[in-house]
Amino acid sequence: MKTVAVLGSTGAIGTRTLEVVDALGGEVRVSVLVAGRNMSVLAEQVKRFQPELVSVADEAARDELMLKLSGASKPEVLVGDEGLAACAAHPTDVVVNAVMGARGIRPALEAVRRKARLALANKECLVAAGSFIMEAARASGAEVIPVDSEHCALFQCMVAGRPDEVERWILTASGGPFRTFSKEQLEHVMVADALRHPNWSMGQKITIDSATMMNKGLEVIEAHHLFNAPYDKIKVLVHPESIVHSMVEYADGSVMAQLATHDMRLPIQYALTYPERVKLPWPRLDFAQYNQLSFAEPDMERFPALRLAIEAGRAGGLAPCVMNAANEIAVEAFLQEKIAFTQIPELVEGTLEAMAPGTAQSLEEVLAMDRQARDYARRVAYGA
Ligand SMILES: NC(=O)C1=CN([C@@H]2O[C@H](COP(=O)(O)OP(=O)(O)OC[C@H]3O[C@@H](n4cnc5c(N)ncnc54)[C@H](OP(=O)(O)O)[C@@H]3O)[C@@H](O)[C@H]2O)C=CC1
Ligand SMILES: CC(=O)[C@@H](O)[C@H](O)COP(=O)(O)O
Ligand SMILES: [Mn+2]
Repeated sequence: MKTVAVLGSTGAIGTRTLEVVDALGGEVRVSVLVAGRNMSVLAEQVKRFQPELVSVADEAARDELMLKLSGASKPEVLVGDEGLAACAAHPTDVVVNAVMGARGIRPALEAVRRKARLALANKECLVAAGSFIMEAARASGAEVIPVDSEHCALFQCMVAGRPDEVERWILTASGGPFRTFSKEQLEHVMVADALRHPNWSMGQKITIDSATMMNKGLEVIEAHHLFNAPYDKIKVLVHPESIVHSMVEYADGSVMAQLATHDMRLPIQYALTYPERVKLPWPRLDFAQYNQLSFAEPDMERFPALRLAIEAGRAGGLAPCVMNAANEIAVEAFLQEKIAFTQIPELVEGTLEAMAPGTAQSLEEVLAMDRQARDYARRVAYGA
């Protein structure tokens, strides 16, 4: 039996991870849970899975959880980012990192340093600190198995050949809810419109990233680190149906694609059971429902966030860290209706210009730059 820590257990990926654990029956035991502030959901998860260790955002959340657990058996409950890191460091076979944002850096490192399998949904940790995390994984021999649907697809497509035989890693993008919008239309979109993803039901931050296409930019950098892929060989292709999750083209011109329904339980399950494939009862792809699968080049004029992210990835050093930090603040400000949709990439670009990021010598420098970029972007967005 495998033991697993689920970081971000109350979120979109976290709750689906627990569905997969349930469906796998006795094969996996949840021994650690981490959530932020949704104590109603967390309390039910604690009662159901009986973890030995839990962490929550702060003391207020811990008090609320304890009240909700009165009468039930209680795990040890930690708090804050220290608690999150301690949960990733707690001995388990697998760590599912499904918290949002650069907060995921420390737990990713803790997991790979102790050679746990890192089932990685949190893409921001690789964007900001990918070299450090992948280097630590190489040093310990830890497996990093992508949960992000495109990277899970690439990972599966790569069993067909050697890494040095890959000519292109092709990341598909839905294009988001505004795929066909003009620049003028994009200036007036509302939060509720941006939160309506055409295919996937996800947390708010990644849903906005999909709408700006920043998500695909983050995924280009994620692919660069996961597969040691040069940026020249990573291509983004708009595929509105989100059925082909990504593709790998080999030197001989053969293209391997992974297709499936839009259901994150599949990549989660794959990351938990790899190298085994297990039959679980999720709906299957019904080809007869799709009379066409379409593909197009992305438009970086209308979606400048994609261009900014790719440029930051190519620049390397601290640029992706600054870009990611500014984007997290910009998305939060958009969700709070403090800035317009089209100001998200503007704030990212302005922060990159202001910070003039250089090289990253240490993880401490990355974390310091993350804080600095956030402070700057916050001041601009909120005018404080
Ligand atoms: N959703 C998806 O389909 C996909 C997501 N991803 C990536 O996976 C990650 C998670 O995404 P998603 O599940 O959609 O996000 P959600 O916003 O749905 O979930 C985020 C989780 O993080 C928890 N959290 C918030 N604050 C803290 C804190 N201070 N300490 C500890 N935990 C905290 C939340 O807890 P609470 O709710 O209790 O406050 C919640 O459990 C992101 O990096 C995203 O880009 C990648 C591919 C697909
Ligand atoms: C489910 C998943 O992996 C998301 O990253 C999804 O792919 C977002 O869709 P976009 O292609 O619109 O960014
Ligand atoms: Mn994805």
